[in-house]
Parts: sequence; C-alpha cells; structure tokens
Amino acid sequence: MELVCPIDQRCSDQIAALLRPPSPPLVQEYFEQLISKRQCQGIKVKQNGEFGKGLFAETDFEEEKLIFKDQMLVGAQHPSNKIDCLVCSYCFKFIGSIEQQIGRRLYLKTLGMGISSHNGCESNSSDEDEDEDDHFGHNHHNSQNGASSSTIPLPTTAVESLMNGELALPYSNKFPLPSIVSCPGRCEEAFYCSKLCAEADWDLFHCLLCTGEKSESCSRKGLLKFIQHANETNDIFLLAAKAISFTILRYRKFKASHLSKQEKTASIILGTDPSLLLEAWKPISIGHKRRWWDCISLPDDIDASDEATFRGQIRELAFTSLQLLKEAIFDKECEPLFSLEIYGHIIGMFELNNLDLVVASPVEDYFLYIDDLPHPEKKEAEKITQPYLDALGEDYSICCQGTAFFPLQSCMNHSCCPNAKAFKREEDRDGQATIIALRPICKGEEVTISYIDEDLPFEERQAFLADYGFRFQLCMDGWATKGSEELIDSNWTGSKR
Ligand SMILES: C[S@@+](CC[C@H](N)C(=O)[O-])C[C@H]1O[C@@H](n2cnc3c(N)ncnc32)[C@H](O)[C@@H]1O
Repeated sequence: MELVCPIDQRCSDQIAALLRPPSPPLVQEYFEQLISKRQCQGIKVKQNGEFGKGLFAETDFEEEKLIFKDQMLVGAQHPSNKIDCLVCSYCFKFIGSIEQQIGRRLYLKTLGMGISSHNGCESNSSDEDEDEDDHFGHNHHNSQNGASSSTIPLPTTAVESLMNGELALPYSNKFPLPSIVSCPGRCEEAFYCSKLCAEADWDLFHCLLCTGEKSESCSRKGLLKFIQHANETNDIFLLAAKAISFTILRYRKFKASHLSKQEKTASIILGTDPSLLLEAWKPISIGHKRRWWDCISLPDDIDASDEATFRGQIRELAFTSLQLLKEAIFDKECEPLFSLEIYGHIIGMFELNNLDLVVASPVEDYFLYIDDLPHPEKKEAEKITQPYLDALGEDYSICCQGTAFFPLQSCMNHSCCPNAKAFKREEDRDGQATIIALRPICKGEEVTISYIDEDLPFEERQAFLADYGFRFQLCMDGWATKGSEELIDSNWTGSKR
C-alpha cells in the first residue's frame, strides 16, 4: 500500500503554490540581480530556448577565458571526505595548517576511520562517473575504512607532534592557511576560515542543523538520527535539509521585518503568511525540479519490470528521512516544506542540477613543492617529510569533495560539443564553480557544458543523458528522440549537442 504523507493532504494548496513554476518576469529579475551581484556582466539567462532556460554570452569570450564564477546556493562536503580534508563549512577553503591537515588525517586513520578510496580531483565536472555503491542515488559516499594498502604507519608521537603544533614541517610556511574558527553553536562538526563565514553559515543554514549546545533545532537527538540516516543511505538528504533550513530561516527573517513594519500600523497577522513563505522559497523555486523518485535513473541491475517497486522504495526512503528531519527542525508556520512532495522535489532538483564540489588540496601542493626542490634542499627536507608521505600513501593528494547547487551554472544546458567547461584554475581554491571557455564564444551564442563524458559512444551518452531527465536529446544538428538512434552514427564527430 502506498504510504501517505498527511502534510501533503493538509497543505495541498500551499504545496501547489510552492511548486508552480515562477513567472518569467520573476525569473528574469532574479537572474539579473544575481548576475549583477556576482559581477559577471558578460552573461545572460534567457528563458525561451528549446530546453527552457539557458545561459547566453553577452560579450565575446576568448578560448580559456573565465566566463563566470558562481557562488553555491547550497552545498556540502561528502561525509567521508571530512576525514581527509578539513575545510571551511561555508566557503570550503582548506583551513588550519599543512601540519594539521596531515596530522588530523593520519590520526583519524589510526582510529580506523580510513581515507576514502576515491581520488580523482582533476576537475569539477558533473558527476556522471561516480560510483553507484547501491541503489539510492549518485551521491552516496560512505567511509569504507579504506586505508590505503601501500602506507607505512607512523608512531603515535610523530602524529601527535604534528597535531599539537610541536613539529613544523620544512617549507610549510610557503602554504599558509587560515586559522580554524569554531562553530558558534559549539558542535564539533563545522569549522570555518573566518568569523564572517561562521556567522554567514549560522544565519543562513547552520543554526537549525547544528548539533552543538547552542543549536536552535527542536531536537538535537533527532538531528543526530537524521544525520546518521543520511550518512548511511544518501548524503543528498543533508543538502535537502540545508535547503529547508535556508527557507525556514529566510521566512523567519522576512516575517520579523514584516511584523516590525506592521507594529507601526497596528495590524499584526498571526500564524503563517503564505506570501512570505513563497518569497523565502524563491531561490529554491528557480531550480529545475522533478520528484526524486520519478527522475532517478533505474540502476543497471534492476529489471524494468521491477521499476515501480524500485521507485516506491526510493519514495519510502525519502519519507523516512523526512520524518527524521521533521523530528529535528519542524516549524508549524513552514509546514508545507515538510511535505513529501516538496522534499521529493528538492532532492530531485539536486539530482538533476548538482555539480561536484571540488577544491584542490594544499597538502598535494606541499609534497609536490618538496619534490621539486633543488638538491641538497630536497634531500634535507625529505628526511622529515618522507615518513609522513609514506604514511599518507597515494591518497596524499585527496581534494575536498562534495555536492552543491549553483544557481547560474544550473541554467546551463548540455551539449556533447560544449563551448565551455567547469574547471578549477590554480587560483580557484574555494567552493565556487568556475566556468571557462573551451573555444572562442561569440556574443549571443548559448554557453553550454557537457554533463557527461562527450567522448563516449553515442549509446552510452544517451543512457547517461537519460539520467538527467532529458525527454529528447539533441545529438547533432537536429533533434533525436530516444527511439531514433539509427539516425545517428555512433562515431559521429560533427556538431553534436
Ligand atoms: C541543469 S538544467 C539546465 C537548465 C534547464 N534548461 C532549465 O530550464 O532550468 C538540466 C535540464 O535541462 C534540459 N536540457 C539541458 N540540456 C539539454 C539538451 N541538450 N537536450 C535536451 N534537454 C536538455 C533537461 O531537461 C535537463 O534535465
């Protein structure tokens, strides 16, 4: 029997209003403000393209030039990656020091928490090549106690001397990192590069999701259960929780400022103000959405005849996660946000639009620097650094990895022959998305990226694109529907979209 979410029934009108696509003028105004805030005037979001919204060049871009940088709306480091990399929970810059980064990683490794087995930090392209460890989506990154096979352990004292600052590694001062700022709510989960980032995260998301003593959640125990469930099943739930917390907090702010204005006119509205909830939801409403259980791709090992059961299980999993989140941060005035319909659409938005969050590691830079030193400096330095490198093993270069939703990047349509790509340059050391021109782009041209590996054969590209919910795939100069593969040579090398 299909499970029923009572909030879906109780709040059906408000849910329908939240899921109604925003009007084109509202969307236009939103993106114009965003582009002006980001100071990336060379681009424009247009809404009437073949695939809905698209991003267009407003100026010419030379090959390899930066087109724009996009600040994430919501993002999170993968839980397993938190063991490998200590980064600011708001801007995702590495923090502490080279010694702390190495010492902490080795210390956690000795506790058996392990370094995650995946490495691959070359770019922040879309996540088509991620491991699908189980059937519950793309974003499942659990710690596997995967200590690298070729490591040489260090004595505890050597690790401790790094952690407590007794040992300074040679040349580490060439790689300064911001000092660690603790979470204002006193949880041991979130750390920051500055007070500014700590406060911004607290105000926008974290005060409701903090497990520390100053948490503003309804139940810290409930929150821990929600987080544990997400870590064990799919960390996409953590992103969804951030999106809900973000909307509740915006709603409260709008309401407070509304009330202070109303006090002056003595006409106070009590209870929920649906127009304020819609306003608070606006940044999320702009993202392209479908229900998670409708848009998630069918895993290869599931037979088409079991598709309905599979989608039902995904819906049930989301329902379980939602009940846990509700225990932890429920707000009666924002009740529609706790409906399964809204939860499913938020997760679906991440499923269809997410971009890998990647920040290169200064620890990798540090060891490469040592390796590049001239003799005899290199030999001298390696007497101290080599045991640490041996203890880290080949995972020394693991970068910060996570998932994020970027509002402007999420307007970019796919092409198998893209003119741009998401690519981190040497100087891009935080969680922003960086979009670079792959070839000269003329004013007026649509700026496209590839969601998949465009060198794959046609059939595989089609299969991956189906995961992104494409109803049609334009694979060359014309349309191709799913059933018309025979029209297209799988080795097609011409203009392909
Ligand atoms: C990240 S969004 C891109 C922005 C989207 N056009 C919008 O209106 O919000 C991805 C969605 O756009 C559509 N899309 C993007 N590129 C496409 C293409 N080359 N062919 C068909 N649909 C495409 C698909 O529906 C896909 O799920």
